[in-house]
Amino acid sequence: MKIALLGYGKMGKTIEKLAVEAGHTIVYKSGSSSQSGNLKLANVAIEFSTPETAIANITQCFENNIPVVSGTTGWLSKKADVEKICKERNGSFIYASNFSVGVNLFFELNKQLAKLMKPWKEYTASIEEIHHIEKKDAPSGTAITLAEGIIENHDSTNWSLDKKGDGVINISAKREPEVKGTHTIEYMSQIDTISITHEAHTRDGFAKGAIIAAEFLQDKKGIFSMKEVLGI
Ligand SMILES: NC(=O)C1=CN([C@@H]2O[C@H](COP(=O)(O)OP(=O)(O)OC[C@H]3O[C@@H](n4cnc5c(N)ncnc54)[C@H](O)[C@@H]3O)[C@@H](O)[C@H]2O)C=CC1
Ligand SMILES: O=C(O)C1=N[C@H](C(=O)O)C[C@H](O)C1
Repeated sequence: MKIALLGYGKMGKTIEKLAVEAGHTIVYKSGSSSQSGNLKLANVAIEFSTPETAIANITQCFENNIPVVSGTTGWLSKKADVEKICKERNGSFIYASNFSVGVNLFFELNKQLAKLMKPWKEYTASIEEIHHIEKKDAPSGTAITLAEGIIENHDSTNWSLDKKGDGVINISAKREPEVKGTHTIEYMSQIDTISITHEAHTRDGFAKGAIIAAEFLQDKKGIFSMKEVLGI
């Protein structure tokens, strides 16, 4: 594949390394104030930038008829607008709050656990996420997807950041040096606690998943999810 990298920070650089090792070519890179290469040569774009710049980057790909895989978090209130533009332009788009295969399996485990816990009203569900101190958004996109997975399958009706309340899933967001991404779901009663955790040891899992998504998307039209990419 000929890949455009929109965003060349921690994720852009990790994707470049793994994509080149897998035999792909990077034909374009863009950062906050610099670009190199030619976007129009790309078969597919992979976008990991900032909450403020993601929409313009994705739209630029639709305008150039380039399928786009986006992992940037923190802009999701505008996702419906972006999907509308994708449809109007007959474009190709995959968004995931987390591209790691392990986290996508964890998303399914979370839904199954929520179904199992639904009748047991003595347990309160909560989520904790821990990330590196440079992270701009809180809670993480992954924590929001996990909360949505619980809400679809449990009595909890909403989530909030650092606020406890009946029927509300409390998400706590911690920032510690060098943590790549740790997510824990906890069901606590007065008697005991049940918890499941996913801990990323490196960013390679996110990057590999984004490359798998790009391989899937490069010759398709429409809007897809990681569930479809991974067949889970
Ligand atoms: N979905 C997933 O699997 C994952 C998502 N993320 C998300 O991806 C995003 C990026 O994460 P990192 O690479 O760790 O952040 P980072 O801060 O290391 O890199 C972001 C880069 O975007 C660049 N940038 C700023 N304005 C830009 C513009 N207009 N066009 C292109 N690039 C621009 C910045 O210069 C910076 O180098 C964050 O929103 C993060 O939450 C991170 C890891 C996995
Ligand atoms: O910013 C990060 O680093 C990460 N962001 C994503 C998120 O917000 O969920 C995915 C992963 O946890 C790493």
